[in-house]
Amino acid sequence: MSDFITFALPKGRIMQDSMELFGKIGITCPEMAGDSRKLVFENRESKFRFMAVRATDVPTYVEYGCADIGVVGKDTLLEQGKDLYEPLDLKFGYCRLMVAEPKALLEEEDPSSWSNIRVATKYPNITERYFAERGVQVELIKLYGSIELAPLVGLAERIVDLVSTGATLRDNGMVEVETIAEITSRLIVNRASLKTKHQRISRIITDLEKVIGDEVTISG
Ligand SMILES: Nc1ncnc2c1ncn2[C@@H]1O[C@H](COP(=O)(O)OP(=O)(O)OP(=O)(O)O)[C@@H](O)[C@H]1O
Ligand SMILES: O=P(O)(O)OC[C@H]1O[C@H](OP(=O)(O)OP(=O)(O)O)[C@H](O)[C@@H]1O
Repeated sequence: MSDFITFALPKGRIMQDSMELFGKIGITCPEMAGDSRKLVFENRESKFRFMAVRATDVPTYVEYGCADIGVVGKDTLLEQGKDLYEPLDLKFGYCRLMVAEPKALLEEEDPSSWSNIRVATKYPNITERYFAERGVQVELIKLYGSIELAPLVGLAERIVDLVSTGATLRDNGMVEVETIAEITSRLIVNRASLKTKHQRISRIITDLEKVIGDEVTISG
């Protein structure tokens, strides 16, 4: 068993917030500062390893034990439903998972009367569950990005997607209809690592908890 603690971090927008937070509890990786295409970085002195992976792949690396700890959006966890220990809400990466549609369409219909709709989304599982609970039949079109394009070209009239500033919806003539979930980034931990590396991992969790608690108190 490696005596390193390995982190799987998403390459995209969450990476910087994650490293800033870890820095506050003394977990750093000077090797990551450079401009490099490397995917694995190490701090040999303090025995931490960092893997840069796609956001949607983080749970897989943690589930299979290639990483002990991961940082991932709650949206990805809800969609994938993997058996992972999720001890902490890291409070960054805030956005909302929304049902949205063109402004003109909302002006001429009442969403509470939907019985059969077509929806484009990166989140087919969440979308199916959400509408099943409401008794709405849904035809799902799975996309991998630029979801707001779908209604513009007639692929699907509605979408389920993340909204942060609302700029993407607005610039494409769409409006929010319903909120499915409020999203933040979460710390996830491999269940076996939690036992085999218990001391180091529980220390990381309690240290993070303190920092996050302090920040929440300070920011009100
Ligand atoms: N507009 C946004 N504002 C804030 N947080 C967001 C926004 N979009 C996504 N997120 C959060 O950041 C996470 C990672 O998003 P990012 O765009 O970096 O990767 P992705 O492109 O969705 O994933 P992949 O690379 O696997 O396709 C999302 O799962 C979500 O939790
Ligand atoms: O409300 P806003 O601040 O405009 O952010 C929302 C947009 O951000 C995300 O897309 P991303 O930038 O990840 O690109 P993608 O569409 O290729 O996934 C999301 O899927 C929305 O399209």
